[in-house]
Amino acid sequence: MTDTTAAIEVEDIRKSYGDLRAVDGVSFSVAEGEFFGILGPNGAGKTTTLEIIEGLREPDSGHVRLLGENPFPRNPGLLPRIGVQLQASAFFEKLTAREQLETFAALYGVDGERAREMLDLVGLAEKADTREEKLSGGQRQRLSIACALVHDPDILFLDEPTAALDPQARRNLWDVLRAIQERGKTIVYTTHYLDEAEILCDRVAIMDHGRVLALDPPASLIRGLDAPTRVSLERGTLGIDDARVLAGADDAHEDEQSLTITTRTPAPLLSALAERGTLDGLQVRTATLEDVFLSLTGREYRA
Ligand SMILES: Nc1ncnc2c1ncn2[C@@H]1O[C@H](COP(=O)(O)OP(=O)(O)OP(=O)(O)O)[C@@H](O)[C@H]1O
Repeated sequence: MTDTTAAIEVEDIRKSYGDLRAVDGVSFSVAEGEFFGILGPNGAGKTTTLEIIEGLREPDSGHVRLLGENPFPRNPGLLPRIGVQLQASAFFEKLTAREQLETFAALYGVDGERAREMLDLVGLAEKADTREEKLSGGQRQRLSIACALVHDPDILFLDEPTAALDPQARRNLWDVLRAIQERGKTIVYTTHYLDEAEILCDRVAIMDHGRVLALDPPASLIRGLDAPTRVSLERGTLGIDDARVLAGADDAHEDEQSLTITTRTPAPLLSALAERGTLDGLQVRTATLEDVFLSLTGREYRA
């Protein structure tokens, strides 16, 4: 994309550690206001890619333009325009959530009102007077995102912000990330949760062994698989031979618990099942990004 509104342009970046090619020829661009996910299993090269874009690491070769500028070596003109999520260890000791934010705000010359607004945005207003070490993991992640946003940057970088959170805390954080995007921010984040990226991201780059294997909106990647929909029923609800000849059914198989019918035309199949009154325990599963990963690499996705 040579779009003039590209917030980030990455061209053929490479980084090796000894013999290990951590990033092996990665190129992509991110548009302003986009929610862009860099996905992949452990060691895929996500963090290294992110750090090169942020200007924290120098690539061995290749080019990065961040808001039209070169981020490396440290580019002071860019710092007010980018927000990088801090690891929890980067908080100031013994300060409350509000004081942490006010301190970061002061460092950037931003007024305290903005700090309070950020506490609201990340849903921590009630914890304003709680010391950072007393916050839960999810609350601490939200505080670190608020700190990264306090100077109102254009681009927010987050490295696995939902790692190690329980499912409810993850979902709460998704709401925060959506609210940030609604404010027009560009978000670039890494995750190894493919389900989450499918829900949140406008586009995803799927990485493995230092390379980008696919880059597109999640729905396009999934559609591109042309994978069948799997409709499952409780075993015993319907005979397998009857299932195979239902309208729309391509095939059927059984295991101990369920009967699964594969179809590329779910609508007539679901109508046929409804007509027979055999919807007990019905589950419909369409392809996911995990299926995309399997198709790209030939192996199951293991975060
Ligand atoms: N400073 C370093 N020195 C040596 N090897 C490194 C260094 N940083 C990363 N690596 C290696 O480079 C590869 C890519 O690491 P990177 O952290 O970018 O992957 P990742 O996709 O972010 O993984 P994770 O999900 O586990 O954080 C890994 O094999 C890692 O062990």
